[in-house]
Amino acid sequence: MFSVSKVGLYSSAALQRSFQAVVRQGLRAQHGGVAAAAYGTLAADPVHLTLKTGQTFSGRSFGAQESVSGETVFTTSLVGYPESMSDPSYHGQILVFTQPLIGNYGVPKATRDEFGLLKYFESEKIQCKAIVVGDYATRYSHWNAVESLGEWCVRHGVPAISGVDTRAIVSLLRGQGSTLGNVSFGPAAPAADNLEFMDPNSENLVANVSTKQPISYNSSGDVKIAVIDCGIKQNIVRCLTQRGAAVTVLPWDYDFNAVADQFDGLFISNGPGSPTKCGPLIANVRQAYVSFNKPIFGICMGNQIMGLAAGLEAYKLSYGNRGHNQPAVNLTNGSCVITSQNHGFALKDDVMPAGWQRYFVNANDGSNEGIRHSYLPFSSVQFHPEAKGGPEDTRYLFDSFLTQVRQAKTERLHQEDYQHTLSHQHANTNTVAEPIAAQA
Ligand SMILES: NC(=O)CC[C@H](N)C(=O)O
Repeated sequence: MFSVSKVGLYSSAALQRSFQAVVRQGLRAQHGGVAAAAYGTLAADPVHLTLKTGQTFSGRSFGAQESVSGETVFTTSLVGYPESMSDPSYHGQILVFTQPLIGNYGVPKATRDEFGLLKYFESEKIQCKAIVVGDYATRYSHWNAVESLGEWCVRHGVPAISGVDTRAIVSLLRGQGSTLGNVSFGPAAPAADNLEFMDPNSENLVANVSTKQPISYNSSGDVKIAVIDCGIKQNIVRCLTQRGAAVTVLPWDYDFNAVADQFDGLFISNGPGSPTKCGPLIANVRQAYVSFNKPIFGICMGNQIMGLAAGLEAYKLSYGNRGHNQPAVNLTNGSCVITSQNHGFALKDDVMPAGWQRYFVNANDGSNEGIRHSYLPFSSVQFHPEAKGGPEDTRYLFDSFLTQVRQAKTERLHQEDYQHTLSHQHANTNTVAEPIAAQA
Protein backbone atom coordinates (compact mmCIF):
# COMPACT_ATOMS: atom_id res chain seq x y z
CA MET A 1 0.00 0.00 0.00
CA PHE A 2 2.75 2.37 1.09
CA SER A 3 4.94 1.61 -1.88
CA VAL A 4 2.02 2.02 -4.27
CA SER A 5 1.24 5.49 -3.00
CA LYS A 6 4.97 6.31 -3.00
CA VAL A 7 5.16 5.21 -6.61
CA GLY A 8 1.98 7.13 -7.24
CA LEU A 9 3.44 10.28 -5.74
CA TYR A 10 6.70 9.86 -7.56
CA SER A 11 4.88 9.29 -10.81
CA SER A 12 2.67 12.29 -10.41
CA ALA A 13 5.66 14.55 -9.62
CA ALA A 14 7.51 13.18 -12.62
CA LEU A 15 4.43 13.59 -14.75
CA GLN A 16 4.04 17.16 -13.54
CA ARG A 17 7.67 17.92 -14.44
CA SER A 18 7.32 16.52 -17.91
CA PHE A 19 3.96 18.33 -18.32
CA GLN A 20 5.64 21.59 -17.32
CA ALA A 21 8.41 20.97 -19.84
CA VAL A 22 5.80 20.33 -22.54
CA VAL A 23 3.92 23.49 -21.59
CA ARG A 24 7.15 25.53 -21.64
CA GLN A 25 8.05 24.15 -25.03
CA GLY A 26 4.54 24.80 -26.30
CA LEU A 27 4.60 28.36 -25.03
CA ARG A 28 7.96 29.02 -26.64
CA ALA A 29 6.68 27.63 -29.89
CA GLN A 30 3.44 29.54 -29.73
CA HIS A 31 4.39 32.89 -28.25
CA GLY A 32 8.19 33.04 -28.27
CA GLY A 33 10.40 33.79 -25.30
CA VAL A 34 8.15 36.36 -23.66
CA ALA A 35 5.38 33.92 -22.75
CA ALA A 36 7.97 31.45 -21.50
CA ALA A 37 9.36 34.19 -19.26
CA ALA A 38 5.86 34.81 -17.89
CA TYR A 39 5.63 31.10 -17.12
CA GLY A 40 8.89 31.37 -15.22
CA THR A 41 7.50 34.24 -13.13
CA LEU A 42 4.50 32.13 -12.18
CA ALA A 43 6.52 29.21 -10.93
CA ALA A 44 8.68 31.32 -8.64
CA ASP A 45 7.83 34.03 -6.16
CA PRO A 46 5.63 33.57 -3.12
CA VAL A 47 3.26 36.49 -2.63
CA HIS A 48 0.88 37.27 0.20
CA LEU A 49 -2.44 39.03 0.62
CA THR A 50 -2.77 40.25 4.20
CA LEU A 51 -6.11 41.74 5.24
CA LYS A 52 -6.23 44.52 7.80
CA THR A 53 -8.42 42.22 9.89
CA GLY A 54 -5.47 39.81 10.21
CA GLN A 55 -6.17 36.98 7.77
CA THR A 56 -3.41 36.06 5.31
CA PHE A 57 -3.47 34.21 1.98
CA SER A 58 -0.23 33.09 0.37
CA GLY A 59 0.02 32.19 -3.29
CA ARG A 60 2.25 32.47 -6.34
CA SER A 61 3.07 35.67 -8.15
CA PHE A 62 2.37 36.01 -11.87
CA GLY A 63 2.54 39.79 -12.06
CA ALA A 64 4.83 42.61 -11.00
CA GLN A 65 6.98 42.39 -7.84
CA GLU A 66 5.40 45.47 -6.26
CA SER A 67 4.10 45.72 -2.73
CA VAL A 68 0.80 47.58 -2.70
CA SER A 69 -2.20 48.21 -0.50
CA GLY A 70 -5.81 49.03 -1.29
CA GLU A 71 -9.39 47.99 -0.68
CA THR A 72 -9.97 44.27 -1.25
CA VAL A 73 -13.17 43.67 -3.23
CA PHE A 74 -14.51 40.79 -5.31
CA THR A 75 -16.22 40.48 -8.67
CA THR A 76 -18.39 37.59 -9.78
CA SER A 77 -17.88 38.33 -13.48
CA LEU A 78 -17.00 35.24 -15.52
CA VAL A 79 -15.31 37.02 -18.43
CA GLY A 80 -13.99 40.46 -19.29
CA TYR A 81 -10.87 40.73 -17.12
CA PRO A 82 -9.13 43.15 -19.57
CA GLU A 83 -12.18 45.44 -19.42
CA SER A 84 -12.66 45.17 -15.65
CA MET A 85 -9.00 45.67 -14.82
CA SER A 86 -8.81 48.77 -17.05
CA ASP A 87 -12.09 50.21 -15.68
CA PRO A 88 -11.08 53.38 -13.75
CA SER A 89 -13.79 52.63 -11.17
CA TYR A 90 -11.47 49.86 -9.85
CA HIS A 91 -8.72 52.41 -9.18
CA GLY A 92 -7.24 51.76 -5.73
CA GLN A 93 -8.77 48.29 -5.34
CA ILE A 94 -7.32 44.80 -4.97
CA LEU A 95 -9.61 42.80 -7.19
CA VAL A 96 -10.45 39.18 -6.32
CA PHE A 97 -12.06 37.15 -9.12
CA THR A 98 -14.54 34.47 -8.04
CA GLN A 99 -14.26 32.88 -11.52
CA PRO A 100 -11.70 30.17 -10.73
CA LEU A 101 -9.76 30.22 -14.01
CA ILE A 102 -8.45 33.57 -15.24
CA GLY A 103 -6.08 34.40 -18.09
CA ASN A 104 -7.01 31.67 -20.58
CA TYR A 105 -7.74 34.07 -23.44
CA GLY A 106 -4.75 36.34 -22.81
CA VAL A 107 -4.81 40.09 -23.32
CA PRO A 108 -5.84 41.75 -26.60
CA LYS A 109 -4.17 44.34 -28.80
CA ALA A 110 -4.71 48.02 -27.97
CA THR A 111 -6.78 48.51 -31.15
CA ARG A 112 -8.80 51.72 -31.58
CA ASP A 113 -12.16 52.22 -33.28
CA GLU A 114 -13.24 54.91 -35.76
CA PHE A 115 -13.64 57.41 -32.89
CA GLY A 116 -10.13 56.80 -31.56
CA LEU A 117 -11.52 54.88 -28.56
CA LEU A 118 -9.88 51.70 -27.28
CA LYS A 119 -11.88 48.73 -28.49
CA TYR A 120 -10.96 46.13 -25.89
CA PHE A 121 -9.94 48.15 -22.82
CA GLU A 122 -11.89 50.69 -20.80
CA SER A 123 -8.93 53.05 -20.25
CA GLU A 124 -5.25 53.37 -21.18
CA LYS A 125 -3.88 51.28 -18.29
CA ILE A 126 -4.60 48.73 -15.60
CA GLN A 127 -6.46 50.64 -12.91
CA CYS A 128 -6.83 48.13 -10.08
CA LYS A 129 -4.01 47.88 -7.53
CA ALA A 130 -3.60 44.09 -7.77
CA ILE A 131 -5.52 40.99 -8.81
CA VAL A 132 -6.13 37.76 -6.95
CA VAL A 133 -7.22 34.60 -8.78
CA GLY A 134 -7.74 30.95 -7.90
CA ASP A 135 -6.03 29.47 -10.92
CA TYR A 136 -4.01 31.39 -13.52
CA ALA A 137 -4.03 29.92 -17.04
CA THR A 138 -0.36 30.05 -18.00
CA ARG A 139 -1.24 29.12 -21.56
CA TYR A 140 -3.58 31.50 -23.32
CA SER A 141 -5.31 31.17 -26.65
CA HIS A 142 -7.32 33.77 -28.54
CA TRP A 143 -7.18 35.15 -32.09
CA ASN A 144 -6.72 38.67 -30.78
CA ALA A 145 -4.37 38.05 -27.85
CA VAL A 146 -0.90 39.57 -27.98
CA GLU A 147 0.35 38.82 -24.48
CA SER A 148 -0.48 36.86 -21.36
CA LEU A 149 -2.32 38.33 -18.41
CA GLY A 150 0.90 38.00 -16.38
CA GLU A 151 2.93 39.93 -18.96
CA TRP A 152 0.32 42.68 -19.07
CA CYS A 153 0.42 42.98 -15.26
CA VAL A 154 4.24 43.09 -15.26
CA ARG A 155 4.27 45.83 -17.93
CA HIS A 156 1.90 47.94 -15.81
CA GLY A 157 3.60 47.26 -12.48
CA VAL A 158 0.56 45.46 -11.09
CA PRO A 159 1.01 42.46 -8.78
CA ALA A 160 -1.03 39.32 -9.44
CA ILE A 161 -1.60 36.39 -7.07
CA SER A 162 -2.72 32.90 -8.02
CA GLY A 163 -3.10 29.65 -6.16
CA VAL A 164 -5.12 30.99 -3.24
CA ASP A 165 -8.56 29.89 -2.07
CA THR A 166 -10.60 32.75 -3.49
CA ARG A 167 -13.80 31.16 -2.11
CA ALA A 168 -12.41 31.60 1.39
CA ILE A 169 -11.50 35.25 0.68
CA VAL A 170 -14.95 35.96 -0.73
CA SER A 171 -16.69 34.28 2.23
CA LEU A 172 -14.66 36.50 4.52
CA LEU A 173 -15.41 39.68 2.56
CA ARG A 174 -19.12 38.84 2.41
CA GLY A 175 -19.10 38.45 6.18
CA GLN A 176 -16.92 41.34 7.27
CA GLY A 177 -17.37 43.59 4.23
CA SER A 178 -14.77 44.94 1.78
CA THR A 179 -11.53 45.10 3.76
CA LEU A 180 -8.27 46.96 3.33
CA GLY A 181 -5.54 44.64 2.12
CA ASN A 182 -1.81 44.55 1.48
CA VAL A 183 0.12 42.56 -1.11
CA SER A 184 3.70 41.70 -0.17
CA PHE A 185 6.53 39.43 -1.30
CA GLY A 186 8.88 37.23 0.68
CA PRO A 187 9.09 33.79 2.20
CA ALA A 188 6.37 34.37 4.84
CA ALA A 189 3.23 36.49 5.11
CA PRO A 190 3.76 39.55 7.33
CA ALA A 191 1.38 40.14 10.23
CA ALA A 192 -1.23 42.85 9.66
CA ASP A 193 0.09 44.80 12.66
CA ASN A 194 3.40 45.35 10.88
CA LEU A 195 1.82 46.75 7.70
CA GLU A 196 0.49 50.06 6.47
CA PHE A 197 -2.98 49.95 4.91
CA MET A 198 -3.91 52.71 2.50
CA ASP A 199 -7.63 53.49 2.44
CA PRO A 200 -8.40 54.66 -1.12
CA ASN A 201 -11.85 55.89 -0.10
CA SER A 202 -10.32 58.56 2.12
CA GLU A 203 -9.03 60.32 -1.02
CA ASN A 204 -10.68 61.99 -3.98
CA LEU A 205 -9.86 59.20 -6.46
CA VAL A 206 -11.89 60.87 -9.20
CA ALA A 207 -9.29 63.66 -9.35
CA ASN A 208 -6.61 61.00 -10.03
CA VAL A 209 -8.32 59.46 -13.05
CA SER A 210 -10.31 62.30 -14.64
CA THR A 211 -9.02 64.00 -17.79
CA LYS A 212 -7.02 67.18 -17.21
CA GLN A 213 -8.15 68.78 -20.49
CA PRO A 214 -11.42 68.70 -22.45
CA ILE A 215 -11.35 66.04 -25.21
CA SER A 216 -13.76 65.93 -28.17
CA TYR A 217 -15.06 62.90 -30.04
CA ASN A 218 -17.20 62.78 -33.18
CA SER A 219 -17.41 66.57 -33.45
CA SER A 220 -19.77 66.36 -36.45
CA GLY A 221 -22.51 64.76 -34.31
CA ASP A 222 -26.01 66.30 -34.49
CA VAL A 223 -26.32 66.90 -30.74
CA LYS A 224 -23.58 68.00 -28.36
CA ILE A 225 -23.16 66.16 -25.07
CA ALA A 226 -20.96 67.46 -22.25
CA VAL A 227 -19.57 64.46 -20.40
CA ILE A 228 -18.25 64.99 -16.89
CA ASP A 229 -15.35 62.56 -16.57
CA CYS A 230 -15.20 60.98 -13.12
CA GLY A 231 -13.18 58.09 -14.61
CA ILE A 232 -15.20 57.32 -17.71
CA LYS A 233 -15.14 53.95 -19.46
CA GLN A 234 -14.34 54.07 -23.16
CA ASN A 235 -17.50 52.17 -24.03
CA ILE A 236 -19.71 54.86 -22.49
CA VAL A 237 -18.21 57.44 -24.86
CA ARG A 238 -18.68 54.93 -27.71
CA CYS A 239 -22.33 54.32 -26.78
CA LEU A 240 -22.92 58.06 -27.21
CA THR A 241 -20.83 58.64 -30.37
CA GLN A 242 -22.16 55.49 -32.09
CA ARG A 243 -25.65 56.93 -31.68
CA GLY A 244 -24.59 60.09 -33.50
CA ALA A 245 -23.75 62.44 -30.62
CA ALA A 246 -20.76 64.79 -30.51
CA VAL A 247 -19.09 64.27 -27.15
CA THR A 248 -16.87 66.63 -25.16
CA VAL A 249 -15.28 64.95 -22.16
CA LEU A 250 -14.66 67.52 -19.41
CA PRO A 251 -12.56 67.33 -16.21
CA TRP A 252 -14.62 66.35 -13.14
CA ASP A 253 -14.42 69.85 -11.59
CA TYR A 254 -14.86 71.84 -14.82
CA ASP A 255 -17.24 74.78 -14.48
CA PHE A 256 -19.77 73.19 -16.77
CA ASN A 257 -22.46 75.80 -16.09
CA ALA A 258 -20.26 78.53 -17.57
CA VAL A 259 -20.35 76.77 -20.98
CA ALA A 260 -23.75 75.07 -20.67
CA ASP A 261 -25.27 76.95 -23.61
CA GLN A 262 -22.83 75.17 -25.96
CA PHE A 263 -24.39 71.78 -25.14
CA ASP A 264 -27.67 69.96 -25.72
CA GLY A 265 -27.26 67.43 -22.91
CA LEU A 266 -25.17 66.65 -19.85
CA PHE A 267 -23.82 63.25 -18.84
CA ILE A 268 -22.05 62.29 -15.58
CA SER A 269 -19.82 59.24 -15.72
CA ASN A 270 -18.78 56.33 -13.54
CA GLY A 271 -15.70 56.72 -11.36
CA PRO A 272 -13.74 55.37 -8.38
CA GLY A 273 -14.01 55.98 -4.66
CA SER A 274 -16.53 57.79 -2.53
CA PRO A 275 -18.95 60.23 -4.23
CA THR A 276 -18.85 62.44 -1.14
CA LYS A 277 -15.29 63.48 -2.08
CA CYS A 278 -16.60 65.24 -5.21
CA GLY A 279 -18.04 68.39 -3.59
CA PRO A 280 -17.42 70.85 -6.48
CA LEU A 281 -19.07 68.47 -8.97
CA ILE A 282 -22.10 67.96 -6.72
CA ALA A 283 -22.48 71.77 -6.48
CA ASN A 284 -22.19 72.13 -10.29
CA VAL A 285 -24.86 69.49 -10.89
CA ARG A 286 -27.16 71.11 -8.31
CA GLN A 287 -26.76 74.37 -10.24
CA ALA A 288 -27.42 72.58 -13.56
CA TYR A 289 -30.76 71.28 -12.18
CA VAL A 290 -31.83 74.90 -11.84
CA SER A 291 -30.36 76.54 -14.93
CA PHE A 292 -29.46 73.94 -17.62
CA ASN A 293 -33.05 73.11 -18.74
CA LYS A 294 -31.85 70.25 -20.95
CA PRO A 295 -31.61 66.46 -20.39
CA ILE A 296 -29.14 65.09 -17.82
CA PHE A 297 -28.15 61.42 -17.47
CA GLY A 298 -25.71 59.67 -15.11
CA ILE A 299 -24.20 56.22 -14.68
CA CYS A 300 -22.93 54.64 -11.44
CA MET A 301 -20.83 57.41 -9.81
CA GLY A 302 -23.03 59.67 -11.98
CA ASN A 303 -26.12 58.24 -10.22
CA GLN A 304 -24.57 58.91 -6.83
CA ILE A 305 -23.54 62.47 -7.77
CA MET A 306 -26.99 63.23 -9.20
CA GLY A 307 -28.61 61.85 -6.04
CA LEU A 308 -26.37 63.89 -3.73
CA ALA A 309 -27.07 67.00 -5.82
CA ALA A 310 -30.81 66.31 -5.51
CA GLY A 311 -30.51 66.12 -1.71
CA LEU A 312 -30.08 62.36 -1.07
CA GLU A 313 -27.29 60.79 1.00
CA ALA A 314 -24.87 58.05 -0.03
CA TYR A 315 -23.60 55.19 2.15
CA LYS A 316 -21.03 52.42 1.79
CA LEU A 317 -22.42 48.97 1.01
CA SER A 318 -20.91 46.15 3.05
CA TYR A 319 -19.17 44.36 0.16
CA GLY A 320 -20.66 46.14 -2.87
CA ASN A 321 -22.10 44.75 -6.09
CA ARG A 322 -19.51 43.76 -8.70
CA GLY A 323 -20.41 41.34 -11.45
CA HIS A 324 -22.35 40.91 -14.65
CA ASN A 325 -25.59 39.33 -13.44
CA GLN A 326 -27.17 41.78 -11.02
CA PRO A 327 -30.99 41.93 -11.35
CA ALA A 328 -32.53 45.41 -11.30
CA VAL A 329 -36.29 46.07 -11.32
CA ASN A 330 -37.54 49.05 -13.31
CA LEU A 331 -40.11 50.67 -11.02
CA THR A 332 -41.87 52.44 -13.90
CA ASN A 333 -43.06 49.14 -15.47
CA GLY A 334 -42.04 46.29 -13.13
CA SER A 335 -39.68 44.65 -15.63
CA CYS A 336 -36.46 43.08 -14.37
CA VAL A 337 -33.20 43.59 -16.26
CA ILE A 338 -29.89 41.80 -15.76
CA THR A 339 -27.12 44.32 -15.36
CA SER A 340 -23.37 44.79 -15.17
CA GLN A 341 -22.21 46.44 -11.94
CA ASN A 342 -19.15 47.66 -10.12
CA HIS A 343 -19.86 49.77 -7.08
CA GLY A 344 -19.25 49.92 -3.36
CA PHE A 345 -21.46 52.89 -2.49
CA ALA A 346 -25.20 53.44 -2.95
CA LEU A 347 -27.83 56.13 -2.56
CA LYS A 348 -30.08 56.03 0.47
CA ASP A 349 -33.45 56.28 -1.26
CA ASP A 350 -36.07 55.53 1.42
CA VAL A 351 -37.20 59.17 1.41
CA MET A 352 -36.98 60.88 -1.98
CA PRO A 353 -36.60 64.67 -2.32
CA ALA A 354 -39.59 66.57 -3.74
CA GLY A 355 -39.84 66.08 -7.51
CA TRP A 356 -37.67 62.94 -7.56
CA GLN A 357 -38.57 59.23 -7.79
CA ARG A 358 -36.80 55.92 -7.37
CA TYR A 359 -36.20 54.52 -10.87
CA PHE A 360 -34.63 51.03 -10.48
CA VAL A 361 -34.10 48.83 -7.42
CA ASN A 362 -31.74 45.86 -6.97
CA ALA A 363 -33.81 42.65 -6.77
CA ASN A 364 -31.18 40.92 -4.60
CA ASP A 365 -30.49 43.41 -1.84
CA GLY A 366 -33.06 46.18 -2.38
CA SER A 367 -30.35 48.83 -2.88
CA ASN A 368 -30.94 51.82 -5.13
CA GLU A 369 -30.32 51.27 -8.84
CA GLY A 370 -31.41 54.63 -10.20
CA ILE A 371 -33.38 57.83 -9.73
CA ARG A 372 -35.40 60.07 -12.05
CA HIS A 373 -37.05 63.43 -11.88
CA SER A 374 -40.86 63.30 -11.94
CA TYR A 375 -41.31 65.70 -14.85
CA LEU A 376 -37.89 67.05 -15.96
CA PRO A 377 -35.58 64.95 -18.20
CA PHE A 378 -33.07 64.11 -15.44
CA SER A 379 -32.31 60.47 -14.66
CA SER A 380 -29.47 58.16 -13.64
CA VAL A 381 -28.75 54.49 -13.04
CA GLN A 382 -26.41 52.75 -10.62
CA PHE A 383 -25.69 49.85 -13.00
CA HIS A 384 -23.76 50.00 -16.29
CA PRO A 385 -25.92 50.13 -19.45
CA GLU A 386 -22.73 50.23 -21.56
CA ALA A 387 -21.88 46.83 -19.98
CA LYS A 388 -18.35 46.06 -21.05
CA GLY A 389 -18.35 43.28 -20.06
CA GLY A 390 -21.84 42.17 -19.29
CA PRO A 391 -25.37 41.84 -20.65
CA GLU A 392 -26.71 44.50 -22.99
CA ASP A 393 -30.32 44.53 -21.69
CA THR A 394 -30.13 48.20 -20.72
CA ARG A 395 -28.27 49.71 -23.69
CA TYR A 396 -31.63 51.21 -24.67
CA LEU A 397 -31.07 53.82 -21.95
CA PHE A 398 -28.56 55.58 -24.23
CA ASP A 399 -31.26 55.69 -26.94
CA SER A 400 -33.78 57.08 -24.45
CA PHE A 401 -31.35 59.79 -23.29
CA LEU A 402 -30.43 60.85 -26.83
CA THR A 403 -34.09 60.82 -27.89
CA GLN A 404 -34.81 63.24 -25.04
CA VAL A 405 -31.83 65.37 -26.07
CA ARG A 406 -32.94 65.49 -29.73
CA GLN A 407 -36.57 66.23 -28.88
CA ALA A 408 -35.54 69.02 -26.51
CA LYS A 409 -33.25 70.47 -29.17
CA THR A 410 -35.99 70.36 -31.83
CA GLU A 411 -38.43 72.07 -29.45
CA ARG A 412 -35.84 74.76 -28.67
CA LEU A 413 -35.23 75.37 -32.37
CA HIS A 414 -38.98 75.62 -33.04
CA GLN A 415 -39.33 78.02 -30.17
CA GLU A 416 -36.42 80.13 -31.44
CA ASP A 417 -38.02 80.20 -34.92
CA TYR A 418 -41.32 81.23 -33.40
CA GLN A 419 -39.68 83.99 -31.33
CA HIS A 420 -37.82 85.14 -34.43
CA THR A 421 -41.05 85.28 -36.47
CA LEU A 422 -42.83 87.12 -33.66
CA SER A 423 -40.11 89.74 -33.35
CA HIS A 424 -40.18 90.26 -37.15
CA GLN A 425 -43.94 90.69 -37.10
CA HIS A 426 -43.51 93.12 -34.22
CA ALA A 427 -40.86 95.09 -36.13
CA ASN A 428 -43.11 95.24 -39.25
CA THR A 429 -46.06 96.46 -37.20
CA ASN A 430 -43.88 99.19 -35.71
CA THR A 431 -42.71 100.32 -39.14
CA VAL A 432 -46.30 100.71 -40.27
CA ALA A 433 -47.47 102.30 -37.04
CA GLU A 434 -44.84 104.99 -36.72
CA PRO A 435 -45.85 107.24 -39.63
CA ILE A 436 -49.47 107.03 -38.52
CA ALA A 437 -48.48 108.09 -35.02
CA ALA A 438 -46.32 110.86 -36.51
CA GLN A 439 -49.27 112.09 -38.55
CA ALA A 440 -51.46 112.20 -35.50
N1 LIG B 1 -18.50 52.24 -11.18
C1 LIG B 1 -18.67 53.34 -10.47
O1 LIG B 1 -18.90 54.43 -10.98
C2 LIG B 1 -18.48 53.20 -8.98
C3 LIG B 1 -18.98 54.37 -8.19
C4 LIG B 1 -18.37 54.44 -6.79
N2 LIG B 1 -16.95 54.58 -6.86
C5 LIG B 1 -18.72 53.21 -6.00
O2 LIG B 1 -17.89 52.36 -5.78
O3 LIG B 1 -19.86 53.08 -5.60
